[in-house]
Amino acid sequence: MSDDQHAPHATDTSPRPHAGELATGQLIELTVDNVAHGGICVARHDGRAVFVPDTAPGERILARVTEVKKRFARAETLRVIEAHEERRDHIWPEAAIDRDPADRAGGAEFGHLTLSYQRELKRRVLADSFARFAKLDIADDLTAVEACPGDDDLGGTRWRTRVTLHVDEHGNVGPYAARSRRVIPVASLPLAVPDIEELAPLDGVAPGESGCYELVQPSELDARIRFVPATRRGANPVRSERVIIETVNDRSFHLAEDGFWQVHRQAATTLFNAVQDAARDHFDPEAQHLDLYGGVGLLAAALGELGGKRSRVESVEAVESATEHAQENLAEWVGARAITARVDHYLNRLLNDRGARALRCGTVVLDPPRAGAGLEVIESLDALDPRQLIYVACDPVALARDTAYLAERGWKLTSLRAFDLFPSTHHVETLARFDR
Ligand SMILES: C[S@@+](CC[C@H](N)C(=O)[O-])C[C@H]1O[C@@H](n2cnc3c(N)ncnc32)[C@H](O)[C@@H]1O
Repeated sequence: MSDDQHAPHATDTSPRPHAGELATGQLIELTVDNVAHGGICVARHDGRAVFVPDTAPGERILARVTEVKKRFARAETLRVIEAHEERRDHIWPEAAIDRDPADRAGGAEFGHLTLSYQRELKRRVLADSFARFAKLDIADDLTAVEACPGDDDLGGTRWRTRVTLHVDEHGNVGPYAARSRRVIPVASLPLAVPDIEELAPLDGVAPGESGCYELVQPSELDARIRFVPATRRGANPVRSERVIIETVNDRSFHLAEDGFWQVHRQAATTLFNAVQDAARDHFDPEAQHLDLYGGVGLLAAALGELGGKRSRVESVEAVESATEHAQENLAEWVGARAITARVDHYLNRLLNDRGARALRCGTVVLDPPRAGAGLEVIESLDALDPRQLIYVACDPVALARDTAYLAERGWKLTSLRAFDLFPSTHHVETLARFDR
């Protein structure tokens, strides 16, 4: 199709564009350049970046423009004209490219690519984030994104131990469509562990109250399901009183069934072991250590084990019910404490109380949410001046930005590993160690 044939979509009522301009609804052919952050790829059209999902670098596609901004546009992939050699049938039929884009299930945006190529794209996103936001070339530090045991045999499926399914007022049950809040009924949940798929009410429910089902498969108990009405989500959540047990190596962790826990069935063990490996060489068993954004104490326990019976480690977490469980989960170390606080407030207090000196030989682990630690927390950590920082990150851009803040203050990235804890999605978990 030539540019002249880029006729607006039949239902498009937007004004006709000037020559060379893009308009919403317009059909265009694109050659995809590269992967971008967030599970989409980027192509160019008349010099403007166009972001498109459901494709891969090098592919030639037919796309429909969905949004036009001054410097970039968004489009949806309608058809693949020349496919990448690593393209495969989507692992989830309801997310596949042969469906109308509005009807494609969200949450498996790399499910049309082989696992090894998904990991290569994740490595590129990390390398690009570090190059752009930290001005660092990590090609030699990070040559591959590591797989979790068993994932290659399962083709990137059957790893989710936590699933949220939305329920609309018509009784449809399913994930939201990609980039929308429309519930998409589905016949299967290939990313979920089998017991969750079996328990999920995929045939729908009686019309009525909208909300969501939260499904959890703990390592020690049967899979469970809970309905949360839409009115009790967000700022006014209903909290579950029920407690579950998760195991990591031979260690048990108690937590609320709706509390934070790593989603992939191997993720907690992978991160626990990786934090120990990263911390070991410069770990002082006599020092005070910190686990920031600690949840129920998973990574504090990793440090506790490294230091032995007398370990002194504080786990800091904003959610009170999580710290209550952390206190119990860390009980075997007399020097362990779980503190309910925001990390920025806690660090400011520590600096003002002159508690900082005790940390000088210690290890600080931080595992912040997607937004990263941010400048204020990095400044406090720099002022505390521990022996080493172990940063667990779920967002490459936030990690790269915080790496730049650390580098400006004399901290050096001395180890970098990445893990494919979210196969068939664009997410990637990274573990970075920083030393003075
Ligand atoms: C990615 S989770 C990590 C939890 C734990 N490290 C684990 O692996 O199980 C991030 C945790 O940080 C907590 N959190 C988010 N913002 C926080 C803040 N400003 N201060 C303290 N905790 C926070 C969340 O409640 C969540 O438990």
